[in-house]
Amino acid sequence: MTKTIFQLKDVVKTVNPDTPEELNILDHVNLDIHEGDFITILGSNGAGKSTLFNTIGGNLRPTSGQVIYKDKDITNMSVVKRTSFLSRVFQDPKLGTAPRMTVAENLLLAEKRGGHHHLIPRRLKTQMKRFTEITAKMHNNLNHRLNTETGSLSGGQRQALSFLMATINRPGILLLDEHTAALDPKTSQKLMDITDETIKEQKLTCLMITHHLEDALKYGNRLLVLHQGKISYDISGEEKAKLTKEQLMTFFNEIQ
Ligand SMILES: Nc1ncnc2c1ncn2[C@@H]1O[C@H](COP(=O)(O)OP(=O)(O)OP(=O)(O)O)[C@@H](O)[C@H]1O
Repeated sequence: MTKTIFQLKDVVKTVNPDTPEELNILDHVNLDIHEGDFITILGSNGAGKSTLFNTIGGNLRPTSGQVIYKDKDITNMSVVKRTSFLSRVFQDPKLGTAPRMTVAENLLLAEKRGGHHHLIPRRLKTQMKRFTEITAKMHNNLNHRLNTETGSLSGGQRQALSFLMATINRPGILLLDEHTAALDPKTSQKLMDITDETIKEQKLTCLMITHHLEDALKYGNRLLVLHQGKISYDISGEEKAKLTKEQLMTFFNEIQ
């Protein structure tokens, strides 16, 4: 049995409290994430997916309940502190990188963010060979643009860089927030393939929000469906592997 490394315990997030619009946008959510889980997350608009990620990432404090990482209560830990073990890639390629800094500088910054300060005094030059090797795995010419400001990269290159930066220090938890949604189909598929490879190679623990039923079925070992702030479906292993798109569609239609 794999270890539970992250937990949400009876987490509630209430908006507009004590008004007629009061609503639990996370409604008594309990979730145990096991080491090595690759969880795909589905849910219609407004189901609470971003709220879930914001709670895990520390952007939002729950109204009640606890957030636990490796047996430690991190409910009130800041976003910045959580970056030592948690990375997130957003849908917008502009959000993950510093536009006026070069590709290499961004990579160096990402390593520093993980607390690997010993790398900083070393000259950037000494890292170039390694950065060339890492970026070459993206198969999108990023390895030839290490000295280019990220602001002038294509969206696909920039998002690949965001993904590299998020995984360069092997995070304890990786959050992928529809990270391929803004890319054209071919570029999106390429990044999705690299994502899957990296997660398997590094044995990462990952949660990925997607609106594509096919991707939710194809990738990962576990699938969650959120509905009205609750986890309405949580399926893993063999059961997930056997799940068909038709069955998933039927489930979706039933909960709407
Ligand atoms: N600060 C807030 N105040 C009031 N309501 C909020 C707030 N933040 C989110 N909500 C509501 O909470 C619900 C969940 O929002 P959330 O953004 O988490 O959904 P989502 O599943 O990520 O949706 P989408 O797929 O559209 O991004 C929505 O009904 C949203 O309007």
